[in-house]
Amino acid sequence: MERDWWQLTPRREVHFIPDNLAAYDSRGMAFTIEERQAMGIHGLLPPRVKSQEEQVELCKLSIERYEDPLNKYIYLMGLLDRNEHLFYRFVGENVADTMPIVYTPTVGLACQKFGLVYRRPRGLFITIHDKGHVYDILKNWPETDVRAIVVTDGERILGLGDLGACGMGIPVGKLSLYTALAGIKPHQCLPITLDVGTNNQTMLDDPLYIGLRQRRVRGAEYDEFIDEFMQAVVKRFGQNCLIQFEDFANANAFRLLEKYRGRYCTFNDDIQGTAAVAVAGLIASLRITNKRLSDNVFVFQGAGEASLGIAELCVMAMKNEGTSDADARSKIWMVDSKGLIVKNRPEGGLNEHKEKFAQNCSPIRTLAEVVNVAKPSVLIGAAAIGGAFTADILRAMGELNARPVVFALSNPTSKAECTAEEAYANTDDRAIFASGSPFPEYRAKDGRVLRPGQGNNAYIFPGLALGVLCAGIVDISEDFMLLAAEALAEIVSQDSLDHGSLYPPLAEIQECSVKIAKKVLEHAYRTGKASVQPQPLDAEAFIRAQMYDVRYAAALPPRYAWPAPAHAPAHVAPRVAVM
Ligand SMILES: NC(=O)C1=CN([C@@H]2O[C@H](COP(=O)(O)OP(=O)(O)OC[C@H]3O[C@@H](n4cnc5c(N)ncnc54)[C@H](OP(=O)(O)O)[C@@H]3O)[C@@H](O)[C@H]2O)C=CC1
Ligand SMILES: CC(=O)C(=O)O
Ligand SMILES: [Mg+2]
Repeated sequence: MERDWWQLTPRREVHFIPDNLAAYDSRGMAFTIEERQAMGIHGLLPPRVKSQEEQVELCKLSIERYEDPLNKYIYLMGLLDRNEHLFYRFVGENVADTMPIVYTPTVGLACQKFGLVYRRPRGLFITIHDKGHVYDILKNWPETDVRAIVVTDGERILGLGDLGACGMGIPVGKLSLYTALAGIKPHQCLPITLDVGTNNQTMLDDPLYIGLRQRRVRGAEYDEFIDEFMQAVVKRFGQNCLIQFEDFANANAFRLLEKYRGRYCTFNDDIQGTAAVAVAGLIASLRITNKRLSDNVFVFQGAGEASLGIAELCVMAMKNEGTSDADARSKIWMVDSKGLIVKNRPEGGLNEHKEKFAQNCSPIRTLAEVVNVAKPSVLIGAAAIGGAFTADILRAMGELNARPVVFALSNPTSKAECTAEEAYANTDDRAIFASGSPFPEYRAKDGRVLRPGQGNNAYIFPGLALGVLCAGIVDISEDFMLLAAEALAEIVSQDSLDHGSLYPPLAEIQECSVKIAKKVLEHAYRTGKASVQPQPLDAEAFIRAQMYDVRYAAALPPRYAWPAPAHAPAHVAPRVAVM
């Protein structure tokens, strides 16, 4: 008979004890001599005192020495473990260089190799064996003031499929962007992996695999476990604790969103965050094509979380332009693994979400044929089929449109439907391109430098979360997503558009987060959805005041800052003076 998981190790009142050595690691050589003496760490550090700016420079030099992106990832995670402020300052000041490491594409590789790269605890693993004890596990987390959780069950990690517990890299990466891009305080963020097993045989056979060696639990047991998790979060951290669902497989993602939205402070980033970032890009593209959104015809490769989320938000945006629901839907053609989604599809397989976009025509099997029949102005890929936008398909887009809009949203880079170069080269450099993972800039034949923008929900979820937390919103309804999309589109400068980007430069993404948060917060008060009272008089100042400061705070309170006696050199000032 199987032993009960919880009887294997009787519960003891053991509390998390921070590593004492971390005290001097936490800001390294930036401690002043006085601080080192007051803290009893004098001599443990080299005599030279370094500013945080000098340390940032050292980080740059250090990371540049690694050629393998996975080694860069390991370096950055090590930095996060030992010096949080420095990590966030370095990432925040170098977003374009560091985001591809802590986030897509390298985080995908890190998840695939998580057993190899795992060093120190970061986040909580809650397994199906912990059912009945989820609250106890949340209590083991040393921080009490948790405001935001990113949770995955590891079943659809980027476009890489089921990686089980190794999916933990995603909540860790997403929450590092919460702080780096939106200043949400690190101690308020909690990455969680719900380990219900994995159906990935490679993982199950891998001696380095870190999760439960069993196949996925499904059905009532899974649902009860997720229910218990949601309730435990509220019991431990309160109703306003934000729960971002990330990289759940399709069948669970839609179901759980419907079940919990409105009752819990939750959203699904792959459905809703992706929708907002893609619609932001589409709205920005209208300034190039001089069209309304409703003047477009859309073809989606994929009819899953990302595609359906985008399609629904497009419908909402078109309706705001005055187009009817039916007309808006008729402009959207969706292709899934079986071909075009049509009414009365012979092989069936249409769920209620797909059904709403079924075209009234005969079945069409291939994307190329769908493009020929539908004649789209916008082609969006989110099916994790790398290279699906063939040269022929891209050329057809170029023949159909003066400025074809092509979004290759699948992650990581290996799953992108096409590269930026392919999109430009096959359309005489006329494509308006965006991608989920970053692509390098491209020199067009006329000499222009094109900088393809990153259509990634990272432009949305940090700012959205900041607004939600600052206003105390629980019901994150769809109007917030459209608002976030419009807010992001508004920020895109003419210069970005001229260089082929539908998004602001990554270097400005923190400012985007504040602007999105401000719109979200103001909308929440307008619509009665804010619970933080009273309403701040100056929304932006209030938001900025909540944000994490990446600079080191003074290590010692003012009373410690005795001047050293005149007769003694500063670095041997007596410790007694500071007690
Ligand atoms: N850029 C961004 O911010 C984001 C990007 N993504 C990326 O989008 C991709 C998909 O994610 P998500 O929508 O959540 O995944 P889902 O599993 O929900 O959806 C995948 C869809 O692709 C379809 N599909 C599979 N094979 C084919 C094929 N050969 N031809 C056409 N369609 C096919 C599936 O069809 P069927 O329904 O028949 O199974 C399904 O509709 C991933 O790579 C992910 O990384 C996701 C979120 C955000
Ligand atoms: C970006 C993201 O959320 C994804 O690819 O799943
Ligand atoms: Mg995701």
